[in-house]
Amino acid sequence: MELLQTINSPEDLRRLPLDLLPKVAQEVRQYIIETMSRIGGHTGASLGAVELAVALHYAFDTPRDRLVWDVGHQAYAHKILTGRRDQFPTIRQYGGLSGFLRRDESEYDTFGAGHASTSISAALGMAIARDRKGENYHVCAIIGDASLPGGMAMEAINQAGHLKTRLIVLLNDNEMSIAPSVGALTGYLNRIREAQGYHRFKDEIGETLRSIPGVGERLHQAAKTVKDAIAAAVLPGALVNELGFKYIGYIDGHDTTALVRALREAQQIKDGPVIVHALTVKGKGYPPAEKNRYKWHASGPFDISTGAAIKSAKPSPPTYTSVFSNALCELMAKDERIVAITAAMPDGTGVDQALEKFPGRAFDVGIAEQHAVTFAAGLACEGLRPVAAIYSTFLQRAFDQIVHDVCIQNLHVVFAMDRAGIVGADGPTHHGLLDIAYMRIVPNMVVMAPKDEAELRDMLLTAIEHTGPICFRYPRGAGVGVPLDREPQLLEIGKAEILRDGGEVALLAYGSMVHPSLRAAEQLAKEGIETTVVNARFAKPLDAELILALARTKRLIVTVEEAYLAGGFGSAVMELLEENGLLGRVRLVRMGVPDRWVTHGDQKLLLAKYGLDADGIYSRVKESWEVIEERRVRRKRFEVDSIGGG
Ligand SMILES: Cc1ncc(C[n+]2csc(CCOP(=O)(O)OP(=O)(O)O)c2C)c(N)n1
Ligand SMILES: CC(=O)[C@@H](O)[C@H](O)COP(=O)(O)O
Ligand SMILES: [Mg+2]
Repeated sequence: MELLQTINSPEDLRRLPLDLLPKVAQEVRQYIIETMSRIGGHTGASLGAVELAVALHYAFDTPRDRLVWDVGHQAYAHKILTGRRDQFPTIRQYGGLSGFLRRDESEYDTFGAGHASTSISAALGMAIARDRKGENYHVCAIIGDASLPGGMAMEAINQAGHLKTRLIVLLNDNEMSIAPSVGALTGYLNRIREAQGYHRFKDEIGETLRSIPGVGERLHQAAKTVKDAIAAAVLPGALVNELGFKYIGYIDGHDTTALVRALREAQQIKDGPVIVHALTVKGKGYPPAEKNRYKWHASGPFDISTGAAIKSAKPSPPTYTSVFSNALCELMAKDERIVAITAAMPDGTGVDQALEKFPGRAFDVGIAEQHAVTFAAGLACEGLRPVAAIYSTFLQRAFDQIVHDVCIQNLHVVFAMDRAGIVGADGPTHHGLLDIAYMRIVPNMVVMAPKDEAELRDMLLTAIEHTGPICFRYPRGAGVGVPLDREPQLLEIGKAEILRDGGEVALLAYGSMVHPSLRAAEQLAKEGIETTVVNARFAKPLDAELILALARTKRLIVTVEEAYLAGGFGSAVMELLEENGLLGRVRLVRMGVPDRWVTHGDQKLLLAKYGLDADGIYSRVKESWEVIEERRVRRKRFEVDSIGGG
C-alpha cells in the first residue's frame, strides 16, 4: 500500500504519471478486499468500480468537477481516494463512514445516494446550475447498467437530451444488478457489446477477405455492408443518438489509461450530453467474487484465502425473509392466481424461490418499484392475486401508484414490506420507518404487522384471502425463533390479541415490538408492576373495541412500534382515544422513533438507542408508571390535607 499511503487527496493522485494508475488501483483493490474480509459490505460492487474511481479522480479536477455516484454502494474506492483511506475500516459502523455517499461526509460526495437511478437527475440539475452561473466545470454521473433503466434515470436522460446540456454519464456496465440484470435495455447493452465485438471481428474478417486476389474487394464490400447494417441497427445510434446523447465506448472499465482517455474525450464535447460506456466485472480482482457475482454484490466477513463466509457461532432462527419465501411458494402451489413480484431484489425479498419454481407467475421487474405496483394493479384487475414484495424503503418510491392505481380503485394487491424498521448498516436511506404512516393514511388500505415469523405466515395467507389493498411489514434479519409447525391460519381483520392480562398498565405492541414487550412485562412484574400486553396486529383498522375498553379501565397505555412516531401506530391509537374523548382519562405514552434520521450501525445498538428493546420498554413503562403513582400520592395527600382543613 506504499503508493496509496501517499495519496491523501485526488490532487496527490493527479500528480502521478498515468502509467502508475494501475498500481494505485491494485493497492486500492487489495485494501478493499482485506477490509471487507474483516467487516463485510458491498464487496463485489466496489471491486468492480475501482479503476473507474481512479480514472475519474485523475481525469476530473475534483471536487471542482462534480462526480455524482448512483446508489453509492460501489464507491468505496472513491472514498479511499478522497481523504477517507484511514477511516475506511469504519465504514457502515456506528459513528463510522456511511456505506453510501453523503454530502455531510465529504465535499467529494456531491450528492447523497442509497436508492438507485437518481444520479443523472441530480447531475443534470448541477449542470444547469453551472451553466446559469457561467462556470465551466464538468459534471459526471456514474450509473450502473441496472440503475440506468430505472424510471428517474430515463426521465433525466430524456430531459438532458432535449436540453442538450453539457453533461457526462459514465455507464458502469457489469451486466449485473444484484442478480443478473433484467430488461430490454439490458439486452440492448448486450447487443452493443456483441455488435462492437462483432464490429471488431468484422474488421479483421474484412481485411482478410480483401486480401483474396480477384474477388477480395467485392467480398470486403459485401462484408462491410453487413457490418454497417448491424452497426446501424444496434449500435448506440439506435437509442443513444436519438435521445441526444453522443456515445463513447465501449471501454474496458479496468483499463485506467483507456478510461482516462475516454473521459478526456468526453470532456471535449461541449454541445450536449455524452455517455461513456465502460464494461466492468463485478468482484474484479477477487476470484471468488468474480465467480459468483450475484452472491458477492455484498458480503459479510470472509476468509480471504477461500472466500468462505465467516459465520457467527450462534445459530440464529430462520430469517423473516426465508419464512416469507417458503410460505409464498406453499401458497402459490395451491393457488394459481397468486403472482409474485420483486423489483430487482429477488434474493433480498425471497421471491427468488418463486421465480425458480413458478416461471411465468413470478416477475423481477428490475429497479422499477413504481412500475411494479401498477403492474400488480393490472394483474389484480384481471382476478389474479399479486404479491408485491418490496422493501419498505424502496416502496416509498411508489407512493402515488399505491394511492392512484391501487387504493382508489380498491384493487386487491398484497404488499409484503420486508426490511421494515431499523435495518442497521445501510443507514437512513434504507431504514424502513415510514411505511406505517404512509400506508395508514391511504383509504382502503389494511395495515398490519406480525408479532413473529409464525404470524407472518398467517398474515400472508390473510392478505391473499383479503379482497382489497393490504400490506404487512416485517424486519430485516432473523425471526424470533417460534415453531413453524402449524398451518397458517386466517386472521380476523382488525382484531388484536391479548397475550398477557392484568395490572393498570396496557402495552399495545406492534409487530416486531411484541416479543420485546413481553420480556419487558416479565421484568416489570418482578417489580410489582403488572401489565397487560396486547399484540396489536393492525394499525388499520385498529381493534377499536379492545383499545377503548383498555382506555376505560387502565391508567396508562403505552404503544410501541419500530417506526417513526409521526403518523404511526401510536398516532392511530391517539386519534382513536381523542375521537372518543378518552385522552383526558388515560395517560398515553407512545414509543417509537422520533423525528430525526437514524444513522447507520449495528441493528441491535440502534434499536437500544431508541429504547426499542426489552430494556428500553421496561424503563419507559416503569418511569411513566412512577410519575402516575407520584401524582396519585400527591393528590391523596392534598385530599387528606383539604379534609383536615390543613
Ligand atoms: C430504488 C432502489 N431499488 C433497489 C435498490 C437495491 N439495489 C441496490 S444496488 C442494486 C443493483 C444496482 O445495479 P447497478 O446499477 O447495475 O450497479 P452494480 O451493483 O451492478 O454496480 C439494487 C437493485 C436500490 N438501492 N434502490
Ligand atoms: C445497495 C442496496 O440498496 C442493497 O444492496 C441493499 O444494501 C441490500 O440490503 P439488504 O442487505 O438488507 O438486502
Ligand atoms: Mg450493474
